[in-house]
Amino acid sequence: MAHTTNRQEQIEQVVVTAQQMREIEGRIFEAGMPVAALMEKVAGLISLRLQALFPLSHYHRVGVLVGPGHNGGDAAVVARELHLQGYEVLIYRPIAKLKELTSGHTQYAASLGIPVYEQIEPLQNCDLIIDGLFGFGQTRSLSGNLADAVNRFNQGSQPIVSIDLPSGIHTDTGEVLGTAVRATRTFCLGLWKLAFLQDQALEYIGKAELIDFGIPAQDVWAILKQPAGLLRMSATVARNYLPLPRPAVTYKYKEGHLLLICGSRRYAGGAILTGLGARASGVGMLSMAVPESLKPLLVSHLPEALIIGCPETPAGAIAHLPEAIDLEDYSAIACGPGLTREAKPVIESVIEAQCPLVLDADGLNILAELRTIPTLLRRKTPTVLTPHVGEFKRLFPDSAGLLPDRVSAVWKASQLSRAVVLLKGARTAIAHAGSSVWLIPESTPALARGGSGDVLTGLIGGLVAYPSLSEQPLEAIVATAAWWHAQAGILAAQERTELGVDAFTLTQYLMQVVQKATLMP
Ligand SMILES: NC(=O)C1=CN([C@@H]2O[C@H](COP(=O)(O)OP(=O)(O)OC[C@H]3O[C@@H](n4cnc5c(N)ncnc54)[C@H](O)[C@@H]3O)[C@@H](O)[C@H]2O)[C@@H](O)CC1
Ligand SMILES: [K+]
Repeated sequence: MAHTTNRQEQIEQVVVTAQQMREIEGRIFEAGMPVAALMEKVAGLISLRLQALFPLSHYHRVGVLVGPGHNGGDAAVVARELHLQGYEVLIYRPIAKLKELTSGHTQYAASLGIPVYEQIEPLQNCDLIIDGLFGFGQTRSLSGNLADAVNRFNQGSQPIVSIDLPSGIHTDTGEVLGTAVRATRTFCLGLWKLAFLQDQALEYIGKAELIDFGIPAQDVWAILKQPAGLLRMSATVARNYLPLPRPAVTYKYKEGHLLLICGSRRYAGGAILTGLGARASGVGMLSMAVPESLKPLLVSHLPEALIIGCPETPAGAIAHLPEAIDLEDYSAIACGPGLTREAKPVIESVIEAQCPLVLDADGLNILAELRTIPTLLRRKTPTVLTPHVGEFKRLFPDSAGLLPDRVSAVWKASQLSRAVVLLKGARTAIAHAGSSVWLIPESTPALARGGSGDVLTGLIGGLVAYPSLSEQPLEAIVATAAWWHAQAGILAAQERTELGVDAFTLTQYLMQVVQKATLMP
């Protein structure tokens, strides 16, 4: 992992579990920071953000949900600050027994004239709700009156801002514990918690924002060790893994030679899209093996590529690779989009290749038929697999039991198979042989569309093929490609709406992402 020296950048890159967060906070308290002082600081920052986002002129009446622990303590301080700024604040405090600090702050808020209720009815006409019921580390399910209250707040039309996590969301798995607050926005405190990168929590989290309250980097690294187990991919990090700038003196094969094996008569477009994804990587030389009858089509779309016609089955799939192809000629091979399941001999051949191999789509389905783990363990060079959840279940039935905790599932699959496994989703997760898990923190539902995965396969293949990147951790290169692909989707959706991001259009936005990333200060 490439480390930056800037504390804020390092903090942004880290993702923690509840246990790790507890240990990091523990170090800060042990070093002498008073718990009450930290709570005051955190809640002060939250209050300022709230005032900026929800000005008094539009959000007059604010309901604050105060739970029994320190999440409730933060909320009680926020209630006080907003009250002092002129908001009309009402507190809902469902559990009478409060931690000491929380009790003190709630009592003080009440002494200022903020009403404290045990019922939700008085809070029903609020313009804004602040959720401070439970924070990180929650494992108990919400039930009874508390669950009813949360469900009723969720039905309201007012925005809800959750402090740290939506109450009822498991910090690590993102699971809903009985029920959970459906926040419009969540302020994650200090460090990104894992739930923010788990698909199942996203609808509850709403818009996510990190409130950096100044956790020292050394306390983070003391607990996480370097490199950390969970990492968020960002523009700053991705820049380290882009093959830029090129050396002044180079030649095409020195910039990588990628072989794509894809397409069938039925799925001809998939081959084109994979080729266009690879094109955007800038790889020095692109060769494409496709069914013989697709050759003219591919040449017309990718004039720079060397198109190799392959013998076809009667249905128009690649029957087998031609004798003329020597798999040793390539610095990477990517294989799968549009092949159909008839192309089994192709997968049997490429599995033997000595260079890094990317498998996608039907390549994955055939791999599952060949028995994923024993087949992969035979390989001497790395394999990259890019399944969506359905393919993942076929490939790794033993790891799929951990779903919907996608991060644990992908980690286990990579550990068992020694492969780089990229599990596609709203928050794509990438793991290699059970080491770090990279997470792609931003994406767009516009990418949920036929062909967008083919583009990703080509892009990954292209980056993996660069000899200049071969010393870098493969999972970081794959994560860079996934970040790049997601950013292109975001840019395209910004300009064309989420309906305007067909896979071909997506390929046309890939270069803009690199331009933006490399122009950054
Ligand atoms: N102490 C500090 O100075 C800081 C506190 N922070 C805040 O503290 C939070 C963590 O505080 P806590 O560890 O006190 O955790 P919580 O605020 O989540 O409270 C935990 C308490 O709630 C009870 N509880 C959990 N689930 C329940 C359920 N379903 N029904 C009834 N009771 C339930 C538990 O038994 C426990 O007593 C963070 O999320 C954050 O908001 C952070 O901001 C950092 C600074
Ligand atoms: K909360």
